[in-house]
Amino acid sequence: MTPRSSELDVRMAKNLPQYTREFVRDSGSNLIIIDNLVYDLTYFFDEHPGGCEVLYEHLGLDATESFENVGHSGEARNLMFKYLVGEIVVNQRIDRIGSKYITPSKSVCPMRGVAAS
Ligand code: HEM
Repeated sequence: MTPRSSELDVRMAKNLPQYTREFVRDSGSNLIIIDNLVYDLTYFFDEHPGGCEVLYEHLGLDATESFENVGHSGEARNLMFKYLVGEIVVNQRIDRIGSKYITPSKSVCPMRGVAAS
């Protein structure tokens, strides 16, 4: 299974700031986690076609499942990188082996020395 190319591009191109899940939850800022990446939604609430309520409901949390359940479009997936601010620290990442998302640290990113599946 192949992760989204945009996700891989970003992870491999940038040294993203590392966030713990506790920090995202407790910081009091407008952070959200989707696929082990951290987004700051401060300037997105008013722009979200799905409304700001659903975003507020997930603030500080891992919204991966909700995000996927909506069936967001490719356009939405491209848009989200505008709000990307960091990634979850390695030991708190959730791998989805066998599903369509596999974190690069585990089985995709050659720079981390693990063979592609
Ligand atoms: C940075 C994160 C997000 C971005 C960039 C984003 C973007 C979008 C976009 C562009 C749409 C329009 C439909 C589409 O193109 O797919 C949409 C719709 C929607 N989004 Fe998000 N979204 C984000 C996060 C979330 C989260 C966390 C939820 C939580 C459940 C959510 C729930 C929805 C809902 C309910 C709709 C309406 C779907 C419909 O009317 O059919 N979104 N979003």
